[in-house]
Order: sequence, then structure tokens, then C-alpha cells
Amino acid sequence: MAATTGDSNKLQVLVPGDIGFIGSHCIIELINAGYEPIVVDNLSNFSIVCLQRVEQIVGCRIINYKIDCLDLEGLRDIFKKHSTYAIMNFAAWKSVDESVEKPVLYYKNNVGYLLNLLTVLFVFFFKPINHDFLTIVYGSPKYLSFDEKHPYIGDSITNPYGKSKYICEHILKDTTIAYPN
Ligand SMILES: O=c1ccn([C@@H]2O[C@H](COP(=O)(O)OP(=O)(O)O[C@H]3O[C@H](CO)[C@@H](O)[C@H](O)[C@H]3O)[C@@H](O)[C@H]2O)c(=O)[nH]1
Repeated sequence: MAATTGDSNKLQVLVPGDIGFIGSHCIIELINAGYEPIVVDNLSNFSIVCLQRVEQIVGCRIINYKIDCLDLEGLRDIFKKHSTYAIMNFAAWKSVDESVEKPVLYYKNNVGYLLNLLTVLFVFFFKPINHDFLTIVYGSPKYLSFDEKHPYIGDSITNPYGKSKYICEHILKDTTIAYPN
């Protein structure tokens, strides 16, 4: 199987959480579109076998790192090794029920990962990124499709998972205001 790493001139896209449901589809589309995805996943929700299946589908090896979201030094090392063109972040815990039982863990993990990504991002002079748009964060849509201008629902979010994502949205909005370029 050919490797995607090394001498390729392809633009590299860091995709934390890309062994997961949405991320694994995303890396296939990235490869089809001519990009080189860099997989960063702590394998908390999926095994490396999922990545191997994706490699079979695309017919090449995919650069991957098993690191935890709160490992700031680990993230820094990855940024040093790759000239990252963009980041698409899917790494998060997403169980509503579990988030109600373990709220601190969810805030620490989901918000902490985003803060670590932004910390490293600014060290390497990148722009802030758009985040995902979810009904769990925004509530019933006021209009479709969701975009950056859509009003947030804030206090009516019923669980720590949704709130952790809501906080992430505000962090990104504030960061984009602070660093418009
Ligand atoms: O701290 C963490 C937590 C999770 N993961 C990984 O992240 C992936 C998440 O995938 P999955 O559990 O299948 O979630 P998805 O359905 O793909 O949803 C993800 O992508 C959505 C769209 O961005 C977000 O809304 C969700 O919160 C986020 O979990 C998995 O491979 C996990 O192993 C990490 O690497 N680090």
C-alpha cells in the first residue's frame, strides 16, 4: 500500500477525532479532493482497525498519531512535523447521558481540547476556524441552513455535552473577533 506521507506536495489537513463516525468520512473526502489528512485521535471511542478500513477504501496509508486531547506538547510536536494548511476538529465526547453523569470530564475534555488546539494554532500563526453547527447547540433552527450568524440558544441547553459545545462556539467567536485576519 502506498504511503501518503513524505514527498507529497499535497496540502495537509489536521483532523482531530477523524477515526470517528464523521471524521472517517471526512478523511475519505479529503483524500478524494487531493488533500493529505493527518489523523490525530486518542482512540477512546474507536479502534485503530477503523483507520485500517479507511486505508483499504482509499488504497493508501494515512499519517496518524494516537495522542490525547489534553496533551499540549504532543499537539505541538505534530504541528512542528507538518505544515498544516487547515484543521477540521471532530474530537469530542458526545454522549448526552454520560455528560450528565460526568460534567467536569466533558467540560475538561471538549473545551480543553479546543483551547489546546487554539494555543498551538497561534504559536504557528494560523487563523481561527469555523466550528460545527449542531441542533444540540443551537436548538430548533430559526432558519436553514445553520451558519455563523445563527442565534445561539444558550441557557436552554439541557446537558453538559451541549453546553461544552456551546462554550466552544463562544471561544471561537471571540477568537475570530480578536484575530480577524
Ligand atoms: O478527547 C477525545 C475525544 C474523542 N476523540 C476521538 O474523537 C472521535 C469522535 O468520533 P465519534 O465519537 O464517532 O463522534 P462523531 O459522531 O464523529 O461526532 C464528532 O463530530 C461532531 C461534528 O463535529 C461533533 O459535534 C461531535 O461532538 C464529535 O464527537 C473518536 O474517534 C474518538 O476516539 C479523541 O481523539 N479525543
